[in-house]
Amino acid sequence: MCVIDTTDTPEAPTGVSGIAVADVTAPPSGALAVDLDGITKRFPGVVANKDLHLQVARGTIHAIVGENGAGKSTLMKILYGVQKPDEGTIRINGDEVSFSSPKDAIKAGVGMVFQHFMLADNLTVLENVVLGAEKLHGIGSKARDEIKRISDAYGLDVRPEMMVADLGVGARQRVEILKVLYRGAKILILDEPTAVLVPQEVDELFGNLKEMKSEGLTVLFISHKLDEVRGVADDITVIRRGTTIDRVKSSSVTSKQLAELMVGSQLPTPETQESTVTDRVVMQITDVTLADPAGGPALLSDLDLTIHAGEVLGIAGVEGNGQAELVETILGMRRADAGTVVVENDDITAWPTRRIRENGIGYIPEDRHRHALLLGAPLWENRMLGHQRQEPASKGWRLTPKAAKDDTQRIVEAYDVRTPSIDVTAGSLSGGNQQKLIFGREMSHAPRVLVAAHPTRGVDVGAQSAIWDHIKDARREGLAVLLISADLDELIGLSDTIRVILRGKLSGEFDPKTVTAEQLGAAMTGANTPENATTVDAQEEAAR
Ligand SMILES: Nc1ncnc2c1ncn2[C@@H]1O[C@H](COP(=O)(O)OP(=O)(O)OP(=O)(O)O)[C@@H](O)[C@H]1O
Repeated sequence: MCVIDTTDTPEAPTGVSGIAVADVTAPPSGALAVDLDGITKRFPGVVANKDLHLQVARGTIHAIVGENGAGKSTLMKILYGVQKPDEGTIRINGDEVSFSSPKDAIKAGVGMVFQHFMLADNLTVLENVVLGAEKLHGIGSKARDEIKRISDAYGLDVRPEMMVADLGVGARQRVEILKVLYRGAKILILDEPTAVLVPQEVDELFGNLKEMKSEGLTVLFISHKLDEVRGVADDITVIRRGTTIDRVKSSSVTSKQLAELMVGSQLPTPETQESTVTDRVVMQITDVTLADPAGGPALLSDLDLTIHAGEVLGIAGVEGNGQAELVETILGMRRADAGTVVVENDDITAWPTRRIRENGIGYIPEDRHRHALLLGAPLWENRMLGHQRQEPASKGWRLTPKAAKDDTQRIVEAYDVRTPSIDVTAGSLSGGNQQKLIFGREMSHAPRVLVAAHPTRGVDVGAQSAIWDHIKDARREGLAVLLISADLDELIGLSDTIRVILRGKLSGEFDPKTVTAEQLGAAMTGANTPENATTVDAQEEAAR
């Protein structure tokens, strides 16, 4: 197994684009809430952090950016006591500390909100917040008052009596934040907090973070969305291959300069694409209805959808409005109560999932840990997952591991999956690299249709544009893509047509060339009245 040593000499702090940036060795002005000095962390075959420095001034918002696998999450886990560094010192508010677990970090006033929320659906907000922290304010009215106090102080709008199951994604995230503040955190770490939010929710979150900052709290967050980072952070630390490359004032850099600092080379300017949409219908969904087993309103109502060869059809929507159900119905994981799903000449409505996937429907699921990977299995076994009965995983009844391994190696190279080898477990890859592996696997079977739910979630800007290029290339060859994404820039940039799903119903068509993120956001929340409707139909209607 080769060792990925991340120590390849980083360039001088001026960065690749020659921008004037702070000297990373000079401390920021003001007292330091966090001072990580010379942090090194090795995993078998990988040096995840190498002599890394991070200095965060108290009462500021600080963003950490870097490519997939650069070592951001590892560094944050070290700061939160989930992992122990092999070398280096951690100082919190000037005092050197050594954390053996998150408990120690919490005691020192450090809290973390992870990307995958950890709330119990069947409990109330109050119960979730006090769980494990009963000693602080009990479980009754004192605890409720404290939750209200924190909620009011930072504008979190968290109501203690609500059931978590009834909360949307943004509200759940605010409960997670409140949970951390309830435990006395003065330094808050957020791992990619905006990945799951719609634009309006992102604005709200950033409002909350600014409130926290004005009260003297310190916020650190990881993000791949460089425009957002620049909008809210005071300072940005750029990490490349495990090492600190720069610390910059967000007001002094452009997103392009940041991206170039991250990857260490200049990024090409994206070209505008000619439309490749043809008249040939590849996927036709007609009148699909899915009842709610719990007796509530239908999960999908009379849904019609047509995707042509060479077309990317984007679906925008606030999470929980039927996107998951639509995908699961297409993939045969749910049975529609009415309607049909036809791919070219095949009516796949009643087909089992395996047959659907083996017949040219590529699938990138929303939850890669639950539906796309075996985290404890090596990469090459994950390459076979869902395609066990097809080449290169097997021939006839015989498994062909050698061929699967060769193909995994090919995917690793073609999709730039950063890994020491194809024998490491999928669970040891960074999130973005896991996603690149899944994408590579699905594209390897030359699908007729690609059903992609958030294909670039957690993926860095360089890899994101590479994945978009792969989709565009395949589209040119006639691939039909159903793209579900919470990233409106991705939807607008990649789709030929956009539709919005709201409470299980699809809107008319939006033209991505003219629609704005704000207009989509309004349609997603149902704020789109007939007067300000922006769909193609409505525009034509208005013109008549
Ligand atoms: N528990 C682990 N075991 C082995 N290797 C690991 C482990 N955790 C992280 N790594 C490796 O350390 C490196 C840094 O990973 P890390 O998750 O910190 O990156 P990241 O910058 O957060 O990436 P991403 O943006 O993709 O989430 C990667 O090569 C990853 O494969």
